[in-house]
Amino acid sequence: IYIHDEYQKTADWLMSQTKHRPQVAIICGSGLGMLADTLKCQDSFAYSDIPGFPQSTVQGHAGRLVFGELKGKTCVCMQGRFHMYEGHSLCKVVRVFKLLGVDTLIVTNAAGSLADGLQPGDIMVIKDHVNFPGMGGLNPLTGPNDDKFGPRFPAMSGCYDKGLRCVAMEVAKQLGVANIMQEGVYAMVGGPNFESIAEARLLHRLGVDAVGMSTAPEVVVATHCGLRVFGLSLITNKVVKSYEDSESVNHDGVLEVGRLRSHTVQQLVTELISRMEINNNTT
Ligand SMILES: Nc1nc2ncn(CCNC(CO)CO)c2c(=O)[nH]1
Repeated sequence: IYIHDEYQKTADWLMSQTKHRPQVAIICGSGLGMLADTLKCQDSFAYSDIPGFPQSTVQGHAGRLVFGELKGKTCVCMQGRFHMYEGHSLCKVVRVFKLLGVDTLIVTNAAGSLADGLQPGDIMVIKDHVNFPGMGGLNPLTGPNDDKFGPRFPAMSGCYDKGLRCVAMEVAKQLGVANIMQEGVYAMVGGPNFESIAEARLLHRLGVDAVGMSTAPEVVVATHCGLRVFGLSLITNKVVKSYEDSESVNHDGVLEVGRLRSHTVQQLVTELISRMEINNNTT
């Protein structure tokens, strides 16, 4: 299953189709795909047209890879992400970004809040994650290690770049949205079902602040191949933790909050990118 060349083939095809050589890769979460629309001088490709690219199947996830300029930085943006619950390995996309010359990954997602202080509409800057599927062996790095990308046993401590988190908090103050933003721990569950109440209570007891079905695999692969990572969760709903609570979560509600807050997330990510240093290895 030697697949390094597969990644290279996909990267080479993309580099033959666009002159953009991105420094920053952005993965847009449910309902947050409009970030890609703000890129200037766009070149965009449907996932179905990209050789070797997986297909996106979730409502609210468009399925396009958009290259362009944002605040002077060349970016590549995934409008529509792949989830483990769709049967995808998350290695391919992140490694193709690496081969395109990307040095920073920004990942956004919609998440349910377990922490009392996190309300729907809040933004949680991800300080760290609990990758439940990964700890159980459902891990994109499973299988032979490709030393060209990274070590067999990569460390994950500090995989959410502290410097970028500090800048994000400054940007939030400047944008006047610091009151809806805080740092926290994101737990990834496999999905596609939402958690049971007992599972939600267990997660809360374990001290995680927000829960979702994505992000951790992409971050594991990005950290393995040396990308700097920034992640944020848009809190779209409170996780149901009580047997008396008749409320139950659904995907439409998740998308609705995404639409409401998408402009703020877009401003935050755009301003964060504008403050990044230009990478000096522009090929
Ligand atoms: N309780 C709970 N609330 C949530 N709100 C958003 N997500 C992220 C999952 N998003 C799915 C379904 O909306 C699409 O990937 C979740 C979740 O996993 N659990």
